[in-house]
Amino acid sequence: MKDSFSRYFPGKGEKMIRNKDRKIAVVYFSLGGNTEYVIQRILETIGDGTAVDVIRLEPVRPYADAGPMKYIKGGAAASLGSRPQLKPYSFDPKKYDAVIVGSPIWAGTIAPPIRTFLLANRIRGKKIGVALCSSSGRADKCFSRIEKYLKKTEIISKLSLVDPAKKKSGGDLYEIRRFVREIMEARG
Ligand SMILES: Cc1cc2nc3c(=O)[nH]c(=O)nc-3n(C[C@H](O)[C@H](O)[C@H](O)COP(=O)(O)O)c2cc1C
Repeated sequence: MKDSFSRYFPGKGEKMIRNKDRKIAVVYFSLGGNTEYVIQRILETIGDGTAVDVIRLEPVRPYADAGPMKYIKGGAAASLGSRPQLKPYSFDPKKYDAVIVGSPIWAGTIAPPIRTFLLANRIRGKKIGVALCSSSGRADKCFSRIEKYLKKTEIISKLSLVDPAKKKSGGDLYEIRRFVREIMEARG
C-alpha cells in the first residue's frame, strides 16, 4: 500500500496513477509572469496522468504592465472592486471536481479579473485550491476575500509566494508540491 505522497509523486520507473474520470480546472490571471510561473510548476507537479483544463483569464482592456500607471490604475481598479469584462473563456463547473485559482495580490486583494470570474461562476461543492503571488507575502486578507466569493465552499489548500518567478527557489517548489498534494489527497 502506497502512502498518499508517493501515489502522486511517483519515483523513477513508477507510473503516475491515472484519474481519467475527474478533471481539474486551473483558472488564473497574471500580469507580470509570477502567477503564470506558479501555474506552470503546478501543472508539472500534477503531471500528465490527471485531466486538467487551463483557463487563463484576460481582460478585454489590458492593464498597463509597466510604468507608474501599472500600479496606479491596477491598484485603484482592485481597491474599488472593479469587475472588468473578460475575453471569452470556457468554464463548465460540472466537469470539474477541483478548481485551482491563481491570482496576484493587488492593493491587498484579488486581481479584478479573478473577481469577475468568481462572481460570474458561483463555484460550490468543489475542492478549491488558491495560489496567490505578492511582493509582501501578506495574503490572509486576500484568502478571506476569495472565501467570501465562494460562500459555503471551503478552500482546502492555500499557497502564498513572494514574486516567485524572480527567485525560482527550491523552497517555493517545495511549497508548490505541498499545495498540489493537499488538493490531490482531498480528491481521494
Ligand atoms: C496594481 C498592483 C498592485 C499590487 N498590490 C500589491 C499589494 O497590495 N501587496 C503586495 O504584496 N503586492 C502587490 N503587488 C505586487 C504583485 O502582487 C506581485 O508582484 C505579484 O507577484 C505579481 O504577480 P504577476 O507577475 O503574476 O502579475 C501589486 C502589483 C500590482 C501590479
